Amino acid sequence: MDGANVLDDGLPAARLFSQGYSYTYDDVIFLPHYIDFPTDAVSLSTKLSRHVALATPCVASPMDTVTESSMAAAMASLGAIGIIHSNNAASQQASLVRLAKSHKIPFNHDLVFKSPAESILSSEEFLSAPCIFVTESGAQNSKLLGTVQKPDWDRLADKETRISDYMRNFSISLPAGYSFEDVAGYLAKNELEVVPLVRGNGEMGEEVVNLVTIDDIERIRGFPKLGLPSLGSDGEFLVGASIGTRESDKERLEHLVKAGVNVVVLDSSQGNSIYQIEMIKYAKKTYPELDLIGGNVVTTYQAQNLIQAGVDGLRVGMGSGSICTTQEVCAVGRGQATAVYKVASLAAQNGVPVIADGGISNSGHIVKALTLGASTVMMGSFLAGSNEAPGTYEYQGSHRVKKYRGMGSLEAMTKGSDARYLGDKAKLKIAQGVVGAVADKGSVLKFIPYTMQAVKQGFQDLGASSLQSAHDLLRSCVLRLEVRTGAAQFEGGIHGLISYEKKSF
Ligand SMILES: NC(=O)C1=CN([C@@H]2O[C@H](COP(=O)(O)OP(=O)(O)OC[C@H]3O[C@@H](n4cnc5c(N)ncnc54)[C@H](O)[C@@H]3O)[C@@H](O)[C@H]2O)C=CC1
Ligand SMILES: O=c1[nH]c(=O)c2[nH+]cn([C@@H]3O[C@H](COP(=O)(O)O)[C@@H](O)[C@H]3O)c2[nH]1
Ligand SMILES: [K+]
Repeated sequence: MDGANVLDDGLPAARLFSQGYSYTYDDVIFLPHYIDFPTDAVSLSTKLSRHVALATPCVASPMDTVTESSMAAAMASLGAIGIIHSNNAASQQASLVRLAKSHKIPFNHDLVFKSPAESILSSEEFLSAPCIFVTESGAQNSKLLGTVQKPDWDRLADKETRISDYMRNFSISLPAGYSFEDVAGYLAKNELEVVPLVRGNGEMGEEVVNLVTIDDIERIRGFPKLGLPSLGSDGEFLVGASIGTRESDKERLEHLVKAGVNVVVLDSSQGNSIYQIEMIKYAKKTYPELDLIGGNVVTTYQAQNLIQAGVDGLRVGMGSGSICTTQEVCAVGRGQATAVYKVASLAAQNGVPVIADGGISNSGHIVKALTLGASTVMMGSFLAGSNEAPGTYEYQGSHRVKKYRGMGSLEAMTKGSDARYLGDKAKLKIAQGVVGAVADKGSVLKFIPYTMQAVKQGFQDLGASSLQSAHDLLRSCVLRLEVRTGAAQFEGGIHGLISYEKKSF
């Protein structure tokens, strides 16, 4: 065989994706290429949108069971980003953005605030954090007076006792701007178990935004390190937020911009609409400095319209999400591998980064999405069930789970009806998503770094040391793919064993 024939193996992407089939990640497989660098030489740094750069190509989806402040802060601390959902009042969404941005280190406690005149009747109040904060009005943004510690509360004979009678007066706090090592050093030096972080320069009376315990320090130290955090020019965490395309979303957008949001996603299942195009034009005119991501799209025609309207990024995927029923309900959508490849091919010619949204359930899917042309992957179910996802853990039999639901599920639509479907109350609502539960996955601070290491190994096998290199190899037809038959997919999975334990890291 001469050299030319040796390389002529498998199909170039352009040919594979022009056969009239809708392929998804599991349908296709990359042929390995040539390794001439170590795994650690792979850089996954990327762009979310024209002007927003990330060290880690992961995005937390704007869903109310995935991304609020805790997820957004954790993702930013990993060099990734979270998009805060809009299934709430605009002022609530803006304060979630502000809260995430006010952190320097990720946090894991849902802080509880009470006023001195209240009583604590149930031990459940201590479930989400090791102490309860006492502020003048009982709200987070009011003057801090003291704390209630669980052991002090346990000792109370009469649980109706007013908090002011037994709270501990408060003496120590640190500025929220302190780095992880600053806080760790302070706790160790002063032999403290816990310290609150407050806005401003750490003075008493400032608003509490975070709580760090010795256990948090140990836990975070045990996690693998992953590149640089995502910081904006203001020195704060990069945080995104979603909006809809109704008239009322213009006011929502104003709240978000005032809160310092770094990028905005127009959240719709079918982005190629007059409503979205008008919103893009309005937002670009009103806030020319703000990056705007349009979508969702799955075809080059849809993408072209949004690019012409002025988007800085595109979100790709229709019906591919784990909780999505859109393809079944509306008969529209596309296999996710085809959608990402087609849209990214056009978007790249216009310098517009693409987010591959939905259908990610393992690191291999991330490698495929990024190599097929996406600049980032957006994930819902992969991040749901983590410590940082909103909601509390419950038990289903012996499984510890958290709720995960589609934003088009009846439950989510009902919750958001005031905000999203304002004026639509008389219309019949049709669900395009389901409500489910996912297993406890622990902290994203642990499993995202491991997942990214696996992605780097995939890139090494492809001979691509960066996302740009993968895209170049694909478009120059050096990287080849094949469609996997059902039997090949079966063979590619675990098979033929009586039993096994699957432990990924
Ligand atoms: N990626 C996917 O495959 C899917 C995602 N979803 C998620 O579910 C949520 C809801 O999605 P959608 O129902 O597509 O939301 P949407 O807000 O885009 O659309 C809801 C309805 O409102 C209409 N609408 C929007 N703006 C309007 C305006 N200014 N005037 C009049 N009518 C207007 C739309 O045409 C549509 O009928 C989103 O979070 C979305 O991401 C839902 C289905 C599929
Ligand atoms: O058809 C749908 N009905 C819904 O109710 C729904 N809610 C979210 N999404 C989309 O699914 C993505 C998350 O998908 P994964 O769980 O697979 O990561 C998300 O990022 C969305 O694009 C929906 N799609
Ligand atoms: K689906």
